[in-house]
Amino acid sequence: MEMNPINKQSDDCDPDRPAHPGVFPSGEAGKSERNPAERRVDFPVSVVLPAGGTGERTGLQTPKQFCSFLGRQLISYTIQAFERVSWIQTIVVVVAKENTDLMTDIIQRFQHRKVRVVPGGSTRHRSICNGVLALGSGQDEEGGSTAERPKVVIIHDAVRPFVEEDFLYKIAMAAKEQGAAGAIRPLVSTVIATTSEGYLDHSLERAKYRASEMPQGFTYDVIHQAYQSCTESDFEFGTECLHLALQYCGTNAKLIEGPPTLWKVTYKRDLAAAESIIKEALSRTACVITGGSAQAVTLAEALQKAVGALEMELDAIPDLMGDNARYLVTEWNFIHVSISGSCLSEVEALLTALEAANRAILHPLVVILVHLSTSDELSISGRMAEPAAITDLASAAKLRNIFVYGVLLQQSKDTDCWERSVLRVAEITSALIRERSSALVGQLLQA
Ligand SMILES: Nc1ccn([C@@H]2O[C@H](COP(=O)(O)OP(=O)(O)OP(=O)(O)O)[C@@H](O)[C@H]2O)c(=O)n1
Ligand SMILES: O=P(O)(O)OC[C@@H](O)[C@@H](O)[C@@H](O)CO
Repeated sequence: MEMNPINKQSDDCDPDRPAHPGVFPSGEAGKSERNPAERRVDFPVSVVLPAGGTGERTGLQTPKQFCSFLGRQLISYTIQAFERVSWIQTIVVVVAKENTDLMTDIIQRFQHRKVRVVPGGSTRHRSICNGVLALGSGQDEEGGSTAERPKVVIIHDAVRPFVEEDFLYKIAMAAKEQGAAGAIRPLVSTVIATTSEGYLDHSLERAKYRASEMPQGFTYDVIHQAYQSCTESDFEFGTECLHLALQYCGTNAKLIEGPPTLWKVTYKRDLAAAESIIKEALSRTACVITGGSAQAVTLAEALQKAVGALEMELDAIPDLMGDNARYLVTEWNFIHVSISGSCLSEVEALLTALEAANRAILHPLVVILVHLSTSDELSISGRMAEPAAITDLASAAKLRNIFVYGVLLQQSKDTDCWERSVLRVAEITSALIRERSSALVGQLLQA
């Protein structure tokens, strides 16, 4: 493992620092999932993601599962959380017929695997039932044969994107043992019963109750039997699969308290919260490429100290050669430091390497050009490059989902002035990485 000259060991051996910011936080929101130990699941597990709703409570025209963050629909984030789990064999996404083509496009655009699209129903239970039946039919929608019938079916609302492998494992194993298992969370508000006149009838003792969340797991036989036996009223008005398992199969679900990240996107504010969590997960680390020059290394070291206060960590490397090439496939944020003189050719090489690594499919990558001018007058002509050249380079990169920004920094012999400038660079780069704004692409910001 390469020891970086000016910073602590790389993230490979630092258990508290992810190899790259996990796309979704696990445990408490914002903490990265430690590398999960390889889990052995020796029975087939498949997933049903009900996504056939209209999202009326958001007040938006677009159903919430198809609302986008960073250029990608919410449902794609949820699918990704499941497809990266090696022991899950098939993901059935259940969507309204009118959204079938959109869903197919999303699968193709974001190169999702293991996914089948099944038509939804008029209610959530009907949609889930369609998904369960599809898993058991042995045939896909084109009539081709499919993977074997699963032993366990995980059911998970498509609008709950923050789900982690270790909890899915607990649910799947408990479902296999008990026939059914479900996620629960403590109640936040007290539950009360009202009279027909709209007055308080009684309140429930909150400590005795829990909120039923997702994911839930069932043996295929239990959930299939439950849907074969339930009533039209269940299909029309029911909201709880665990109840169907108990009512129609006598199967009492094992309840497992899950992390707070299991919440469901329901209202418009939840979309903003989900976007913020996704952006935070992508913005915890960055790779500083110094080119090996002493001044760039010194600047990188100063930046590392400054961004620490911004809850961000930087790895400084001279280039992306040898072992450092791993940053091309694990990092979403790059800071290229150049000292007086044009850096265009180096940046073009970086962009080419990032494109070859095919990293920008799921998320926009951020490349920030920090130019340290050591000349007395602050003139960028003949320095970083002509602004027009930077703009052209950034425009071309944006088409490849790589967002390029420029930051200009003037060398100063005055220590206080230098430290203030470095702090400004840290604040600017942290904000650019976090917001990933396409509107600022190609801009040259003055630190
Ligand atoms: N006929 C339906 C209704 C809902 N769902 C899905 O069930 C999950 C949870 O339902 P909910 O949050 O209620 O979604 P909507 O029904 O879309 O929301 P609303 O009640 O606000 O319209 C969502 O992923 C939703 O797409 C579904 O597959 N089929
Ligand atoms: O009623 P909604 O469709 O918003 O929610 C559906 C489910 O997420 C909800 O019933 C959970 O409690 C799981 O059973």
